[in-house]
Amino acid sequence: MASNILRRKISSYGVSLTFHGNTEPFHLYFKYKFGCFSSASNRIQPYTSLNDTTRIDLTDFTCPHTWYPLARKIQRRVILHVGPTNSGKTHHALKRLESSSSGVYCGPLRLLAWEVAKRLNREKVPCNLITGQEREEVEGAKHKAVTVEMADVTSKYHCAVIDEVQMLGCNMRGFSFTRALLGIAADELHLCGDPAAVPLIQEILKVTKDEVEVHYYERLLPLVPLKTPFGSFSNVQKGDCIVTFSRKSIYRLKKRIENEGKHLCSVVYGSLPPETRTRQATMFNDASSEFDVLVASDAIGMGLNLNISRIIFSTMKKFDGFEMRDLTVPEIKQIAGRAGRYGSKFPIGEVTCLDAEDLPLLHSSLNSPSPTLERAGILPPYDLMYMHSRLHPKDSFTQILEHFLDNARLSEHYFIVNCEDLLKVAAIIDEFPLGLQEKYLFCISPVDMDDEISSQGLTQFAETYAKKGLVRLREIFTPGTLKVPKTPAALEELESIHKVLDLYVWLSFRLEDSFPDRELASSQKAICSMLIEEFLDRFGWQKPNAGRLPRRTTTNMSSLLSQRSRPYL
Ligand SMILES: Nc1ncnc2c1ncn2[C@@H]1O[C@H](COP(=O)(O)OP(=O)(O)OP(=O)(O)O)[C@@H](O)[C@H]1O
Ligand SMILES: [Mg+2]
Repeated sequence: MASNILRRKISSYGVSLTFHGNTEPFHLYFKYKFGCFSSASNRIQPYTSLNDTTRIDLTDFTCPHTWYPLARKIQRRVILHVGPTNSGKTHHALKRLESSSSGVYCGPLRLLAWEVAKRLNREKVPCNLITGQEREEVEGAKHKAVTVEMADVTSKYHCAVIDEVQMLGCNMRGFSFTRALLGIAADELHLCGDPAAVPLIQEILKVTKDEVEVHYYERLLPLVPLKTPFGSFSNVQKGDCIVTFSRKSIYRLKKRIENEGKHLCSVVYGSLPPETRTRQATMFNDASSEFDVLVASDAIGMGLNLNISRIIFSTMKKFDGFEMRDLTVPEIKQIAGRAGRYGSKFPIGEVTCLDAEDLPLLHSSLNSPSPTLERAGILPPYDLMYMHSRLHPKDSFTQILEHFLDNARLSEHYFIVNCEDLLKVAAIIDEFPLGLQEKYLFCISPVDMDDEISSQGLTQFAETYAKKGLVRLREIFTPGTLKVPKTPAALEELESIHKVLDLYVWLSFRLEDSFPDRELASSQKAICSMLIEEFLDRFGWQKPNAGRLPRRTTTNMSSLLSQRSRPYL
Protein backbone atom coordinates (compact mmCIF):
# COMPACT_ATOMS: atom_id res chain seq x y z
CA MET A 1 0.00 0.00 0.00
CA ALA A 2 2.80 2.35 0.94
CA SER A 3 4.44 1.77 -2.42
CA ASN A 4 1.21 2.59 -4.19
CA ILE A 5 0.91 5.89 -2.42
CA LEU A 6 4.46 6.72 -3.31
CA ARG A 7 4.06 5.72 -6.94
CA ARG A 8 0.89 7.72 -7.23
CA LYS A 9 2.64 10.80 -5.90
CA ILE A 10 5.52 10.33 -8.29
CA SER A 11 3.28 10.12 -11.32
CA SER A 12 0.95 12.93 -10.34
CA TYR A 13 3.44 15.57 -9.19
CA GLY A 14 6.68 14.58 -10.79
CA VAL A 15 9.42 13.21 -8.69
CA SER A 16 11.12 16.44 -7.79
CA LEU A 17 8.10 17.51 -5.76
CA THR A 18 7.94 14.30 -3.85
CA PHE A 19 11.58 13.75 -3.13
CA HIS A 20 13.35 16.94 -2.29
CA GLY A 21 16.97 16.27 -1.62
CA ASN A 22 18.63 13.86 -3.96
CA THR A 23 16.03 14.17 -6.65
CA GLU A 24 17.95 13.92 -9.86
CA PRO A 25 18.32 10.15 -9.82
CA PHE A 26 14.52 9.79 -9.99
CA HIS A 27 14.37 12.65 -12.38
CA LEU A 28 16.77 10.97 -14.73
CA TYR A 29 15.12 7.62 -14.60
CA PHE A 30 11.58 8.86 -15.07
CA LYS A 31 12.41 11.53 -17.53
CA TYR A 32 14.43 9.14 -19.61
CA LYS A 33 12.46 6.02 -19.03
CA PHE A 34 13.06 4.86 -22.56
CA GLY A 35 16.75 5.41 -22.30
CA CYS A 36 19.53 5.72 -19.86
CA PHE A 37 21.73 8.74 -19.33
CA SER A 38 25.25 7.52 -19.86
CA SER A 39 27.93 9.32 -17.95
CA ALA A 40 30.54 7.88 -20.26
CA SER A 41 29.08 9.26 -23.49
CA ASN A 42 27.28 12.25 -21.94
CA ARG A 43 24.21 11.24 -23.96
CA ILE A 44 20.96 9.39 -23.44
CA GLN A 45 21.41 5.89 -24.72
CA PRO A 46 18.17 4.21 -25.81
CA TYR A 47 17.33 0.76 -24.52
CA THR A 48 14.35 -1.39 -25.15
CA SER A 49 14.29 -3.34 -21.95
CA LEU A 50 15.91 -3.04 -18.60
CA ASN A 51 18.16 -5.95 -19.47
CA ASP A 52 19.86 -3.61 -21.89
CA THR A 53 21.29 -1.83 -18.89
CA THR A 54 23.76 -4.68 -18.68
CA ARG A 55 25.51 -2.88 -21.51
CA ILE A 56 25.97 0.15 -19.33
CA ASP A 57 28.66 0.18 -16.71
CA LEU A 58 26.64 1.04 -13.64
CA THR A 59 29.71 1.57 -11.50
CA ASP A 60 31.14 4.28 -13.71
CA PHE A 61 31.02 7.45 -11.59
CA THR A 62 33.81 9.17 -13.46
CA CYS A 63 31.67 11.96 -14.96
CA PRO A 64 29.20 13.14 -12.30
CA HIS A 65 28.65 16.41 -14.20
CA THR A 66 26.64 14.41 -16.74
CA TRP A 67 24.04 13.56 -14.08
CA TYR A 68 22.58 17.07 -14.45
CA PRO A 69 21.29 17.53 -18.01
CA LEU A 70 19.53 20.86 -17.40
CA ALA A 71 22.66 22.55 -16.07
CA ARG A 72 24.68 21.10 -18.95
CA LYS A 73 22.38 22.76 -21.45
CA ILE A 74 23.61 26.21 -20.44
CA GLN A 75 26.99 27.80 -20.14
CA ARG A 76 27.02 29.18 -16.63
CA ARG A 77 29.02 32.18 -15.48
CA VAL A 78 30.55 30.98 -12.23
CA ILE A 79 31.90 33.61 -9.83
CA LEU A 80 33.96 32.45 -6.88
CA HIS A 81 34.01 34.84 -3.90
CA VAL A 82 36.88 33.72 -1.73
CA GLY A 83 38.79 35.11 1.21
CA PRO A 84 39.07 34.94 4.98
CA THR A 85 36.06 34.97 7.29
CA ASN A 86 34.26 38.28 7.63
CA SER A 87 35.48 39.64 4.33
CA GLY A 88 32.06 40.28 2.76
CA LYS A 89 31.95 37.23 0.45
CA THR A 90 28.35 36.29 1.21
CA HIS A 91 27.33 39.95 1.27
CA HIS A 92 28.55 40.53 -2.29
CA ALA A 93 26.93 37.37 -3.61
CA LEU A 94 23.64 38.30 -1.93
CA LYS A 95 23.71 41.78 -3.44
CA ARG A 96 23.84 40.14 -6.85
CA LEU A 97 21.05 37.73 -5.90
CA GLU A 98 18.86 40.61 -4.73
CA SER A 99 19.19 42.39 -8.05
CA SER A 100 18.44 39.30 -10.17
CA SER A 101 15.07 38.49 -11.66
CA SER A 102 15.02 35.02 -10.05
CA GLY A 103 17.37 33.16 -7.82
CA VAL A 104 18.23 30.76 -5.08
CA TYR A 105 20.53 30.93 -2.04
CA CYS A 106 21.83 27.55 -0.86
CA GLY A 107 23.32 27.59 2.62
CA PRO A 108 24.88 24.97 4.86
CA LEU A 109 22.61 25.71 7.84
CA ARG A 110 18.93 26.33 8.39
CA LEU A 111 19.92 29.40 10.40
CA LEU A 112 21.71 30.89 7.40
CA ALA A 113 18.79 30.15 5.07
CA TRP A 114 16.47 31.87 7.57
CA GLU A 115 18.81 34.87 7.81
CA VAL A 116 18.98 35.24 4.02
CA ALA A 117 15.20 34.87 3.52
CA LYS A 118 14.69 37.55 6.17
CA ARG A 119 17.25 39.83 4.54
CA LEU A 120 15.75 39.54 1.05
CA ASN A 121 12.18 40.05 2.27
CA ARG A 122 13.34 43.09 4.26
CA GLU A 123 14.89 44.44 1.05
CA LYS A 124 11.48 43.99 -0.63
CA VAL A 125 12.66 41.03 -2.70
CA PRO A 126 9.98 38.40 -1.97
CA CYS A 127 11.80 35.24 -0.96
CA ASN A 128 10.51 31.79 -0.02
CA LEU A 129 12.21 29.79 2.70
CA ILE A 130 12.61 26.09 1.98
CA THR A 131 14.44 23.69 4.22
CA GLY A 132 13.91 19.98 4.74
CA GLN A 133 11.38 20.83 7.46
CA GLU A 134 9.96 24.22 6.44
CA ARG A 135 8.13 25.76 3.51
CA GLU A 136 7.40 29.44 3.99
CA GLU A 137 6.02 30.84 0.81
CA VAL A 138 5.78 34.55 0.09
CA GLU A 139 3.38 35.83 -2.53
CA GLY A 140 4.99 36.56 -5.87
CA ALA A 141 8.38 35.22 -4.79
CA LYS A 142 10.87 34.45 -7.54
CA HIS A 143 13.66 33.91 -5.05
CA LYS A 144 14.21 31.27 -2.43
CA ALA A 145 16.61 30.59 0.40
CA VAL A 146 17.21 26.88 0.94
CA THR A 147 19.46 24.51 2.76
CA VAL A 148 21.86 23.02 0.26
CA GLU A 149 20.26 19.57 0.44
CA MET A 150 17.07 21.16 -0.92
CA ALA A 151 18.70 22.78 -3.93
CA ASP A 152 16.51 22.10 -6.94
CA VAL A 153 18.46 20.94 -9.98
CA THR A 154 15.44 20.71 -12.23
CA SER A 155 14.54 24.43 -12.46
CA LYS A 156 16.26 27.29 -14.15
CA TYR A 157 17.37 30.47 -12.33
CA HIS A 158 18.98 33.68 -13.31
CA CYS A 159 21.23 33.69 -10.25
CA ALA A 160 22.24 31.15 -7.60
CA VAL A 161 24.50 31.35 -4.55
CA ILE A 162 26.19 28.42 -2.83
CA ASP A 163 27.58 29.52 0.51
CA GLU A 164 30.49 27.84 2.32
CA VAL A 165 31.23 25.95 -0.88
CA GLN A 166 34.44 24.49 0.56
CA MET A 167 32.12 22.02 2.27
CA LEU A 168 32.10 20.00 -0.93
CA GLY A 169 35.13 18.35 0.64
CA CYS A 170 33.18 17.38 3.76
CA ASN A 171 33.16 13.69 4.44
CA MET A 172 29.51 13.66 5.50
CA ARG A 173 27.64 16.36 3.57
CA GLY A 174 30.06 16.99 0.70
CA PHE A 175 27.81 15.30 -1.87
CA SER A 176 25.06 17.91 -1.43
CA PHE A 177 27.49 20.74 -2.21
CA THR A 178 28.93 18.88 -5.21
CA ARG A 179 25.41 18.23 -6.45
CA ALA A 180 24.52 21.93 -6.12
CA LEU A 181 27.80 22.96 -7.79
CA LEU A 182 27.34 20.65 -10.77
CA GLY A 183 23.58 20.64 -10.95
CA ILE A 184 22.12 24.11 -10.38
CA ALA A 185 20.94 25.49 -13.68
CA ALA A 186 21.66 29.19 -13.25
CA ASP A 187 23.00 31.76 -15.69
CA GLU A 188 25.14 33.12 -12.86
CA LEU A 189 26.40 30.88 -10.09
CA HIS A 190 28.09 32.58 -7.11
CA LEU A 191 30.22 30.41 -4.85
CA CYS A 192 31.35 31.79 -1.49
CA GLY A 193 34.03 30.19 0.62
CA ASP A 194 37.60 29.44 1.44
CA PRO A 195 40.34 30.02 -1.18
CA ALA A 196 41.39 26.41 -0.51
CA ALA A 197 38.51 25.25 -2.73
CA VAL A 198 39.50 27.29 -5.81
CA PRO A 199 41.84 24.87 -7.65
CA LEU A 200 39.47 21.92 -7.21
CA ILE A 201 36.43 23.86 -8.41
CA GLN A 202 38.35 25.20 -11.42
CA GLU A 203 39.43 21.67 -12.26
CA ILE A 204 35.95 20.17 -11.84
CA LEU A 205 34.33 22.88 -13.94
CA LYS A 206 36.75 22.48 -16.85
CA VAL A 207 34.56 19.69 -18.23
CA THR A 208 31.31 21.63 -17.83
CA LYS A 209 32.57 24.43 -20.08
CA ASP A 210 31.29 27.00 -17.57
CA GLU A 211 33.05 30.36 -17.48
CA VAL A 212 34.86 30.71 -14.13
CA GLU A 213 36.14 33.91 -12.48
CA VAL A 214 37.64 34.31 -9.03
CA HIS A 215 37.21 37.35 -6.77
CA TYR A 216 39.50 37.57 -3.75
CA TYR A 217 38.49 39.48 -0.60
CA GLU A 218 40.33 40.82 2.45
CA ARG A 219 39.05 40.74 6.01
CA LEU A 220 36.94 43.84 6.71
CA LEU A 221 38.05 44.21 10.33
CA PRO A 222 41.22 43.00 12.03
CA LEU A 223 41.28 39.77 13.98
CA VAL A 224 43.94 39.93 16.70
CA PRO A 225 45.34 36.72 18.16
CA LEU A 226 46.24 37.57 21.79
CA LYS A 227 49.66 36.72 23.19
CA THR A 228 48.33 35.97 26.66
CA PRO A 229 46.01 33.13 27.61
CA PHE A 230 42.59 33.86 29.02
CA GLY A 231 43.53 32.58 32.46
CA SER A 232 40.56 32.75 34.77
CA PHE A 233 36.80 32.93 34.31
CA SER A 234 36.77 36.01 36.50
CA ASN A 235 38.21 37.74 33.36
CA VAL A 236 35.04 37.15 31.34
CA GLN A 237 33.75 40.31 29.67
CA LYS A 238 30.64 41.34 27.79
CA GLY A 239 30.85 40.07 24.19
CA ASP A 240 33.06 37.07 25.04
CA CYS A 241 32.35 33.72 23.43
CA ILE A 242 33.81 30.65 25.13
CA VAL A 243 34.17 27.72 22.75
CA THR A 244 34.00 24.13 23.90
CA PHE A 245 32.84 20.95 22.20
CA SER A 246 30.73 18.80 24.49
CA ARG A 247 27.28 19.76 25.68
CA LYS A 248 28.36 18.71 29.18
CA SER A 249 31.16 21.22 29.25
CA ILE A 250 28.93 23.89 27.66
CA TYR A 251 26.59 23.61 30.66
CA ARG A 252 29.49 23.36 33.12
CA LEU A 253 31.00 26.59 31.77
CA LYS A 254 27.66 28.38 31.65
CA LYS A 255 27.08 27.54 35.29
CA ARG A 256 30.59 28.50 36.28
CA ILE A 257 30.46 31.90 34.56
CA GLU A 258 26.99 32.66 35.84
CA ASN A 259 28.07 31.68 39.37
CA GLU A 260 30.60 34.51 39.28
CA GLY A 261 27.50 36.70 39.40
CA LYS A 262 28.42 39.18 36.64
CA HIS A 263 27.11 37.72 33.39
CA LEU A 264 24.36 35.52 31.98
CA CYS A 265 25.23 33.16 29.15
CA SER A 266 23.42 32.22 25.96
CA VAL A 267 24.36 28.80 24.61
CA VAL A 268 24.60 27.49 21.05
CA TYR A 269 25.44 23.89 20.16
CA GLY A 270 24.52 21.44 17.42
CA SER A 271 21.82 19.34 19.03
CA LEU A 272 19.79 22.33 20.25
CA PRO A 273 16.76 22.82 18.03
CA PRO A 274 17.68 25.36 15.33
CA GLU A 275 14.96 27.76 16.44
CA THR A 276 16.38 27.67 19.98
CA ARG A 277 19.87 28.31 18.64
CA THR A 278 18.54 31.32 16.73
CA ARG A 279 16.79 32.73 19.80
CA GLN A 280 19.87 32.19 21.96
CA ALA A 281 22.02 33.94 19.33
CA THR A 282 19.49 36.77 18.99
CA MET A 283 19.41 37.26 22.75
CA PHE A 284 23.21 37.42 22.83
CA ASN A 285 23.24 39.90 19.91
CA ASP A 286 20.61 42.10 21.57
CA ALA A 287 22.42 44.93 23.38
CA SER A 288 19.53 45.36 25.82
CA SER A 289 19.63 41.70 26.93
CA GLU A 290 21.65 40.69 29.98
CA PHE A 291 22.72 37.49 28.23
CA ASP A 292 25.97 39.14 27.19
CA VAL A 293 28.30 36.12 27.08
CA LEU A 294 28.05 33.17 24.71
CA VAL A 295 29.14 29.60 25.43
CA ALA A 296 29.13 27.67 22.19
CA SER A 297 30.42 24.73 20.21
CA ASP A 298 31.62 24.87 16.60
CA ALA A 299 27.92 25.16 15.67
CA ILE A 300 28.63 28.93 15.53
CA GLY A 301 31.47 28.32 13.08
CA MET A 302 29.80 28.90 9.75
CA GLY A 303 28.86 32.27 8.32
CA LEU A 304 26.79 33.47 11.30
CA ASN A 305 26.96 37.13 12.25
CA LEU A 306 27.23 37.44 16.03
CA ASN A 307 28.21 40.37 18.25
CA ILE A 308 31.35 38.68 19.54
CA SER A 309 34.36 40.74 20.63
CA ARG A 310 36.59 37.90 21.79
CA ILE A 311 36.69 34.17 21.07
CA ILE A 312 38.20 32.05 23.84
CA PHE A 313 38.99 28.44 22.99
CA SER A 314 38.57 26.48 26.21
CA THR A 315 40.13 23.53 24.39
CA MET A 316 41.80 22.97 21.02
CA LYS A 317 40.70 19.34 20.83
CA LYS A 318 37.41 17.78 19.88
CA PHE A 319 35.94 14.31 19.65
CA ASP A 320 35.02 13.73 16.01
CA GLY A 321 32.97 10.58 16.48
CA PHE A 322 36.05 8.35 16.35
CA GLU A 323 38.78 9.97 18.40
CA MET A 324 39.91 13.08 20.27
CA ARG A 325 41.87 15.14 17.79
CA ASP A 326 43.33 18.63 17.46
CA LEU A 327 41.14 21.18 15.72
CA THR A 328 42.09 21.62 12.08
CA VAL A 329 43.33 24.88 10.56
CA PRO A 330 40.01 25.57 8.75
CA GLU A 331 38.01 24.85 11.93
CA ILE A 332 40.16 27.21 14.01
CA LYS A 333 39.92 29.96 11.39
CA GLN A 334 36.17 29.59 10.95
CA ILE A 335 35.45 29.71 14.68
CA ALA A 336 37.95 32.51 15.41
CA GLY A 337 36.45 34.45 12.50
CA ARG A 338 33.22 34.99 14.44
CA ALA A 339 34.93 37.73 16.52
CA GLY A 340 34.72 41.37 15.42
CA ARG A 341 32.18 41.02 12.61
CA TYR A 342 31.80 44.01 10.30
CA GLY A 343 28.74 45.99 11.33
CA SER A 344 28.75 44.56 14.85
CA LYS A 345 29.45 46.75 17.85
CA PHE A 346 33.00 45.40 18.26
CA PRO A 347 35.31 46.93 15.65
CA ILE A 348 38.23 44.64 16.46
CA GLY A 349 37.99 40.91 17.04
CA GLU A 350 40.29 39.15 19.49
CA VAL A 351 41.00 35.48 19.95
CA THR A 352 42.80 33.51 22.63
CA CYS A 353 42.81 30.20 24.52
CA LEU A 354 42.10 29.29 28.09
CA ASP A 355 45.47 27.56 28.50
CA ALA A 356 48.84 29.02 27.54
CA GLU A 357 49.95 25.69 26.07
CA ASP A 358 47.27 25.96 23.33
CA LEU A 359 48.42 29.38 22.11
CA PRO A 360 51.09 28.13 19.63
CA LEU A 361 48.53 26.00 17.75
CA LEU A 362 46.10 28.92 17.66
CA HIS A 363 48.71 31.37 16.34
CA SER A 364 50.20 29.04 13.77
CA SER A 365 46.74 28.03 12.47
CA LEU A 366 45.59 31.62 12.05
CA ASN A 367 48.75 32.32 10.04
CA SER A 368 48.44 29.25 7.78
CA PRO A 369 46.35 28.85 4.67
CA SER A 370 43.78 26.07 4.83
CA PRO A 371 45.03 22.95 3.05
CA THR A 372 43.97 22.91 -0.59
CA LEU A 373 40.91 20.74 -1.19
CA GLU A 374 41.67 17.79 -3.40
CA ARG A 375 38.38 15.99 -3.89
CA ALA A 376 34.67 16.65 -3.82
CA GLY A 377 32.17 14.27 -2.22
CA ILE A 378 29.54 12.33 -4.15
CA LEU A 379 26.95 9.68 -3.29
CA PRO A 380 25.94 6.70 -5.48
CA PRO A 381 23.04 8.05 -7.59
CA TYR A 382 19.64 6.52 -7.13
CA ASP A 383 19.03 5.76 -10.80
CA LEU A 384 22.08 3.52 -10.93
CA MET A 385 21.03 1.79 -7.72
CA TYR A 386 17.59 1.31 -9.20
CA MET A 387 18.92 -0.22 -12.40
CA HIS A 388 21.19 -2.49 -10.41
CA SER A 389 18.19 -3.62 -8.36
CA ARG A 390 16.30 -4.53 -11.54
CA LEU A 391 19.16 -6.74 -12.61
CA HIS A 392 19.61 -8.23 -9.14
CA PRO A 393 16.10 -8.21 -7.69
CA LYS A 394 17.07 -10.27 -4.67
CA ASP A 395 19.70 -7.83 -3.44
CA SER A 396 18.83 -5.92 -0.29
CA PHE A 397 19.33 -2.15 -0.16
CA THR A 398 22.42 -2.75 1.96
CA GLN A 399 23.88 -5.10 -0.65
CA ILE A 400 23.20 -2.66 -3.45
CA LEU A 401 24.80 0.20 -1.57
CA GLU A 402 27.80 -1.92 -0.62
CA HIS A 403 28.16 -3.04 -4.23
CA PHE A 404 28.55 0.57 -5.33
CA LEU A 405 30.80 1.50 -2.42
CA ASP A 406 33.10 -1.40 -3.25
CA ASN A 407 33.10 -1.11 -7.03
CA ALA A 408 32.50 2.49 -8.02
CA ARG A 409 35.08 3.98 -10.34
CA LEU A 410 35.79 7.63 -9.65
CA SER A 411 37.85 10.34 -11.24
CA GLU A 412 40.71 11.79 -9.20
CA HIS A 413 38.58 14.83 -8.24
CA TYR A 414 35.89 12.92 -6.37
CA PHE A 415 35.40 10.63 -3.40
CA ILE A 416 32.36 8.82 -2.03
CA VAL A 417 31.25 10.39 1.24
CA ASN A 418 31.08 8.44 4.47
CA CYS A 419 28.04 6.16 4.13
CA GLU A 420 28.18 4.60 7.60
CA ASP A 421 24.97 6.24 8.76
CA LEU A 422 23.26 5.30 5.51
CA LEU A 423 24.32 1.69 6.00
CA LYS A 424 23.02 1.75 9.59
CA VAL A 425 19.61 2.93 8.37
CA ALA A 426 19.72 0.47 5.46
CA ALA A 427 20.29 -2.42 7.90
CA ILE A 428 17.16 -1.41 9.81
CA ILE A 429 14.83 -0.78 6.89
CA ASP A 430 15.92 -3.86 4.94
CA GLU A 431 13.84 -5.72 7.54
CA PHE A 432 10.66 -4.10 6.25
CA PRO A 433 8.77 -4.75 3.00
CA LEU A 434 9.47 -1.41 1.35
CA GLY A 435 10.27 -0.48 -2.23
CA LEU A 436 13.71 0.75 -3.21
CA GLN A 437 12.59 4.40 -3.48
CA GLU A 438 11.12 4.28 0.00
CA LYS A 439 14.25 2.69 1.44
CA TYR A 440 16.35 5.33 -0.26
CA LEU A 441 14.13 8.04 1.16
CA PHE A 442 14.45 6.76 4.73
CA CYS A 443 18.21 6.43 4.23
CA ILE A 444 18.68 10.06 3.23
CA SER A 445 16.37 11.36 5.97
CA PRO A 446 17.98 13.59 8.60
CA VAL A 447 18.03 10.96 11.33
CA ASP A 448 20.77 11.05 13.95
CA MET A 449 21.79 7.40 14.17
CA ASP A 450 24.05 8.08 17.15
CA ASP A 451 21.01 9.15 19.12
CA GLU A 452 19.08 6.15 20.40
CA ILE A 453 15.70 7.85 20.66
CA SER A 454 16.10 9.35 17.22
CA SER A 455 17.02 6.02 15.59
CA GLN A 456 14.13 4.29 17.40
CA GLY A 457 11.81 6.96 16.02
CA LEU A 458 13.00 6.24 12.48
CA THR A 459 12.54 2.50 12.99
CA GLN A 460 8.98 2.95 14.20
CA PHE A 461 8.10 5.33 11.38
CA ALA A 462 9.50 2.94 8.75
CA GLU A 463 7.87 -0.13 10.29
CA THR A 464 4.43 1.46 10.63
CA TYR A 465 4.68 2.93 7.17
CA ALA A 466 5.58 -0.47 5.71
CA LYS A 467 2.73 -2.20 7.57
CA LYS A 468 -0.08 0.30 7.21
CA GLY A 469 1.00 3.01 4.79
CA LEU A 470 -0.22 5.52 7.38
CA VAL A 471 1.77 6.83 10.33
CA ARG A 472 -0.18 8.74 12.96
CA LEU A 473 2.03 10.70 15.34
CA ARG A 474 -0.10 9.77 18.34
CA GLU A 475 0.84 6.12 17.89
CA ILE A 476 4.35 6.81 19.05
CA PHE A 477 4.05 10.09 20.91
CA THR A 478 1.52 11.34 23.45
CA PRO A 479 1.03 15.08 23.18
CA GLY A 480 0.73 16.93 26.46
CA THR A 481 3.41 14.90 28.22
CA LEU A 482 6.34 17.23 27.60
CA LYS A 483 7.77 18.99 30.66
CA VAL A 484 10.49 21.49 31.46
CA PRO A 485 13.61 19.34 31.94
CA LYS A 486 15.08 19.45 35.44
CA THR A 487 18.44 17.87 34.70
CA PRO A 488 20.89 17.92 31.79
CA ALA A 489 19.94 14.27 31.12
CA ALA A 490 16.26 15.20 30.83
CA LEU A 491 17.29 18.08 28.57
CA GLU A 492 19.15 15.68 26.30
CA GLU A 493 16.07 13.49 26.09
CA LEU A 494 13.93 16.46 25.12
CA GLU A 495 16.44 17.38 22.41
CA SER A 496 16.11 13.82 21.06
CA ILE A 497 12.31 14.02 21.09
CA HIS A 498 12.64 17.21 19.10
CA LYS A 499 14.75 15.34 16.55
CA VAL A 500 12.07 12.63 16.18
CA LEU A 501 9.36 15.24 15.66
CA ASP A 502 11.61 17.00 13.18
CA LEU A 503 12.04 13.73 11.28
CA TYR A 504 8.25 13.29 11.18
CA VAL A 505 7.89 16.76 9.67
CA TRP A 506 10.62 15.97 7.13
CA LEU A 507 8.83 12.76 6.10
CA SER A 508 5.48 14.56 5.99
CA PHE A 509 6.80 16.84 3.23
CA ARG A 510 7.77 13.83 1.14
CA LEU A 511 5.03 11.30 1.93
CA GLU A 512 2.22 13.67 2.66
CA ASP A 513 -0.65 11.17 2.65
CA SER A 514 1.16 8.72 4.90
CA PHE A 515 2.44 11.23 7.46
CA PRO A 516 -0.61 13.48 7.86
CA ASP A 517 0.14 14.99 11.30
CA ARG A 518 2.64 17.66 10.30
CA GLU A 519 0.78 20.39 12.13
CA LEU A 520 0.72 18.44 15.37
CA ALA A 521 4.41 17.51 15.02
CA SER A 522 5.34 21.13 14.32
CA SER A 523 3.44 22.47 17.32
CA GLN A 524 5.00 19.82 19.58
CA LYS A 525 8.40 20.73 18.20
CA ALA A 526 7.75 24.36 19.13
CA ILE A 527 6.78 23.27 22.65
CA CYS A 528 10.03 21.27 22.92
CA SER A 529 12.07 24.34 21.99
CA MET A 530 10.23 26.53 24.48
CA LEU A 531 10.72 23.99 27.26
CA ILE A 532 14.40 23.74 26.42
CA GLU A 533 14.69 27.52 26.58
CA GLU A 534 12.86 27.55 29.90
CA PHE A 535 15.51 25.12 31.17
CA LEU A 536 18.30 27.34 29.83
CA ASP A 537 16.83 30.36 31.61
CA ARG A 538 16.53 28.53 34.91
CA PHE A 539 19.76 26.59 34.71
CA GLY A 540 22.37 29.04 35.92
CA TRP A 541 22.48 31.78 38.47
CA GLN A 542 19.61 34.30 38.34
CA LYS A 543 20.31 37.96 38.95
CA PRO A 544 18.24 39.44 41.79
CA ASN A 545 16.67 41.81 39.24
CA ALA A 546 15.78 38.91 36.97
CA GLY A 547 12.42 40.58 36.38
CA ARG A 548 14.22 42.93 33.99
CA LEU A 549 15.55 40.09 31.92
CA PRO A 550 13.97 39.48 28.56
CA ARG A 551 11.98 36.51 29.81
CA ARG A 552 10.21 35.85 26.60
CA THR A 553 9.23 32.35 27.58
CA THR A 554 6.40 32.87 30.05
CA THR A 555 3.75 34.26 27.75
CA ASN A 556 4.70 32.31 24.69
CA MET A 557 4.98 29.12 26.64
CA SER A 558 1.55 29.37 28.17
CA SER A 559 -0.01 30.22 24.84
CA LEU A 560 1.70 27.24 23.29
CA LEU A 561 0.77 24.89 26.08
CA SER A 562 -2.80 26.09 25.95
CA GLN A 563 -2.94 24.54 22.50
CA ARG A 564 -3.21 21.26 24.31
CA SER A 565 -6.90 21.84 24.65
CA ARG A 566 -7.32 22.08 20.89
CA PRO A 567 -9.03 19.04 19.41
CA TYR A 568 -6.06 17.92 17.33
CA LEU A 569 -3.83 17.86 20.36
N1 LIG B 1 30.03 46.30 1.69
C1 LIG B 1 29.33 46.06 2.80
N2 LIG B 1 28.42 46.92 3.25
C2 LIG B 1 27.72 46.69 4.38
N3 LIG B 1 27.85 45.58 5.13
C3 LIG B 1 28.73 44.67 4.72
C4 LIG B 1 29.52 44.85 3.55
N4 LIG B 1 30.30 43.77 3.41
C5 LIG B 1 30.00 42.97 4.44
N5 LIG B 1 29.08 43.50 5.23
C6 LIG B 1 28.54 42.92 6.47
O1 LIG B 1 29.64 42.38 7.18
C7 LIG B 1 29.31 41.16 7.81
C8 LIG B 1 30.26 40.07 7.31
O2 LIG B 1 30.07 39.89 5.90
P1 LIG B 1 29.82 38.46 5.27
O3 LIG B 1 28.89 37.68 6.11
O4 LIG B 1 29.50 38.66 3.84
O5 LIG B 1 31.30 37.87 5.43
P2 LIG B 1 31.87 36.48 4.89
O6 LIG B 1 33.15 36.81 4.20
O7 LIG B 1 30.84 35.78 4.12
O8 LIG B 1 32.20 35.76 6.26
P3 LIG B 1 32.18 34.17 6.61
O9 LIG B 1 33.39 33.60 5.95
O10 LIG B 1 32.29 34.14 8.06
O11 LIG B 1 30.92 33.62 6.05
C9 LIG B 1 27.85 40.88 7.45
O12 LIG B 1 27.04 41.36 8.49
C10 LIG B 1 27.64 41.71 6.21
O13 LIG B 1 26.29 42.10 6.04
MG1 LIG C 1 29.75 34.04 4.52
